[in-house]
Amino acid sequence: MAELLVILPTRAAVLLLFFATVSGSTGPGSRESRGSSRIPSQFSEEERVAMKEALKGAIRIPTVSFSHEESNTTALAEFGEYIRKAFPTVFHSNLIQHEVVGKYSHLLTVRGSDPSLQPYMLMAHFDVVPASEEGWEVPPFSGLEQNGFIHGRGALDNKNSVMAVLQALELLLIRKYSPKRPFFIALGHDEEVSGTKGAQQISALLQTRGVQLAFLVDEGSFILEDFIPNLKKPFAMISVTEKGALDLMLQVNMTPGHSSAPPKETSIGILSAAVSRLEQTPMPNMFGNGPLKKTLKLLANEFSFPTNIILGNLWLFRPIVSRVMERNPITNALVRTTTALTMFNAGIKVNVIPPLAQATVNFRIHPSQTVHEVVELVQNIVADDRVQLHVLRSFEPLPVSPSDDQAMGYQLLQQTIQSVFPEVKIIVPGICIGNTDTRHYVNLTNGLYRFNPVFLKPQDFSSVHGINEKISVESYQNQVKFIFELIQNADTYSKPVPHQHEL
Ligand SMILES: CCCCCCCCCCCCCCCCCC(=O)N[C@@H](Cc1ccccc1)C(=O)O
Ligand SMILES: [Zn+2]
Ligand SMILES: [Zn+2]
Repeated sequence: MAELLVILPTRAAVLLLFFATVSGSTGPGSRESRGSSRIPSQFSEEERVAMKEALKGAIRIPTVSFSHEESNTTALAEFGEYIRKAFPTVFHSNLIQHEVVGKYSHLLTVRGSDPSLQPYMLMAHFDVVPASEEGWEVPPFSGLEQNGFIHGRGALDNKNSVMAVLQALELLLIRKYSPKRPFFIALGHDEEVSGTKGAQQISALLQTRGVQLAFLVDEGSFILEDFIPNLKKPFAMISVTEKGALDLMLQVNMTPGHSSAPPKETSIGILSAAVSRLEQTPMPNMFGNGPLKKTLKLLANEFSFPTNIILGNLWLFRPIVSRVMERNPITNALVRTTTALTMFNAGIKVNVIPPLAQATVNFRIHPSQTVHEVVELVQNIVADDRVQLHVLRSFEPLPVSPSDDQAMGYQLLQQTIQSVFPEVKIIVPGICIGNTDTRHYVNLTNGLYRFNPVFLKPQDFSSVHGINEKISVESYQNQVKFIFELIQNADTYSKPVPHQHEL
């Protein structure tokens, strides 16, 4: 090929090279030009030990977000000191600018050798939800290693990602790797209580600097195992959108009085009936709208008869599939706006009819609905003027990011999954049922991807915000490897040439 190019006129040579590269390619991996500067993701035993010890140390710092107003600020500050010490090469590199934003969050700007390339961003958060010791096999802030697992709050959500990103960069820099494409690392300190002091401030700062990102990667999905009956193979789900949210306070005010002569209805009774109606009346099933159709279409081939036929022909079997999805809380959350009664307060004394009863309901809004539509549905379901509705907080579902073969972020994730986890043959776009800090960055990019390169089973999912959260040492080392590869893949990525008929 090289000799041929020398004798062909330049334009023809470029075209020939184009088609030679595209023909027979099965994914972006085969499209990239791998230079000799690529560094293999092989780590010495000493490095492997150091990386797991660094994660354990991070878990031992109780960076708890209790509420929007209250967090363990001593621990948040200590965490900042900790990462500086654990990753000296990163924090002393003249390729990297480090800024503390919103007092405790961290923004690292990694200079690329080719500033004409559009930057991307790797995100994670290091605050955690509270954990009392009750029910834990080992204390939640001990970072103990047992049977190949590192235990503790934050092991999956999300200190693993904070540490893996910094660790991978540290190892690349130690090997004298110089990134070609600029990128940012944004580490939030208040994701668990909305991200307004961390991610939102970082985003505002980047906007003032006129930054536009090619894509970003945050937490929010995993390599899933045993989530779907009859699908034994693991599949990687890259979430391309995320549900919206609405926190609604329902309030009933009645005249207080003596409990010995109660009125026919009390504030507690009226409010209980209202929230019970909400719980008993699920929001409409929206299956068939949004990215879930593509998810199921791609999964269809992995099932045996007759599930493959059913999932492959949703135009016909949509009612059956949508019913089946409703049966399980996780798949139910993918097909509708969910309603969760989370707080209920009323009463001051056993013999006093209370004047005030309040309940808070947390809705997670399906990508094909809006906050306004959900409030209207709630009004119709409650259908009682004595129940006042107060919107405490709301945001719309996030836009759907592209997952086609021109979508750089999606393709890079896919390529890296294929090389680091060759056993994972299925990669699908999906919906994130929880919320992440990505929503603060919608002005910076349309490529918002949520993916943790970690295997997750349903019982592991329960440990996130629950008890006995843990990550296997092997999983964590693979996460470091994944980021190590991803950074290099971003440097060698070139957009695929559209197929001939699209030219
Ligand atoms: C076709 C079948 C597919 C099966 C899909 C199975 C999906 C299971 C994977 C679930 C992963 C979900 C990860 C969610 C990460 C959410 C992070 C989080 O907890 N965020 C908080 C943020 C928040 C929101 C509001 C106030 C304070 C904090 C959350 O509550 O969402
Ligand atoms: Zn998280
Ligand atoms: Zn969380």
